[in-house]
Amino acid sequence: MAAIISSRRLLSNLTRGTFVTTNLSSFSSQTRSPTHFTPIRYLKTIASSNIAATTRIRNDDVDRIAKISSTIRIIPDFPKPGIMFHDITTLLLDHAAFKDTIDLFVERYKDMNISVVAGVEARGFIFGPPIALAIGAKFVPLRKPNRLPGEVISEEYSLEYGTDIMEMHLGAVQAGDQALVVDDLIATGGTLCAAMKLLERVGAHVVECACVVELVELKGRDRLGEKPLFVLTSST
Ligand SMILES: O=P(O)(O)OC[C@H]1O[C@H](OP(=O)(O)OP(=O)(O)O)[C@H](O)[C@@H]1O
Ligand SMILES: Nc1ncnc2[nH]cnc12
Repeated sequence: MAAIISSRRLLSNLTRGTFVTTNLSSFSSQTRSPTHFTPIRYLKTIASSNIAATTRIRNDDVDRIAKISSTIRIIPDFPKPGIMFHDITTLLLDHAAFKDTIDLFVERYKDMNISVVAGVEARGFIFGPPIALAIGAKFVPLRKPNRLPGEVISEEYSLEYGTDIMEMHLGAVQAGDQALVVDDLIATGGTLCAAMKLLERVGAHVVECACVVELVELKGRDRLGEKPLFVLTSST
């Protein structure tokens, strides 16, 4: 049986050396231009405190989370100067890390009676559908404006680098639905707040929000108030 370790030990094991600087090596052909190459960093092995606090972490989970963290690269000054862009596309290139990411979410949510997984455009569309399929829930896309053909409700929200509008089809979610909101990353929390508002406006209960990455310094978690947030990795 897998050993259970405490959250404190998990964090102390995992947070040594928050970032590792790498040279271009294998990912250089996928970057935009040489000015975005240097330095590329990888999110290095910080399991979030809340995965440890809310679930019992097995050694196997620690290994999986460490691997997931190590595949997410950080590109400075994208899309604007000063933004440290956390790029999950490099996670998707690693089959084991991608599968472990989905599996960790599925293991958490499979018995939580979730009836709808709402994924936020665009990167929530990568992680949300496989989770929904695995836990037996419907998937509802929350989209940028003017992309959904049916009748919609909308919420405007602010981002780390701008403002946007999110829309959801009316009729996709019913009053009483138990919702999980999925995205790749929480920064300021504006996106997840807008997603929750859309769901709650039609009478759904948001059980939790789930992300792969939390940018802790942007305090998005505070903005969510009492609503639970579950993340696999965090970065300061
Ligand atoms: O916590 P917040 O400050 O709201 O930011 C988080 C959001 O920002 C990113 O999406 P973005 O708006 O860049 O859209 P994209 O996925 O279409 O690129 C990310 O995928 C989250 O959805
Ligand atoms: N720093 C960041 N990296 C990736 N996606 C983001 N969305 C908002 N801030 C972001």
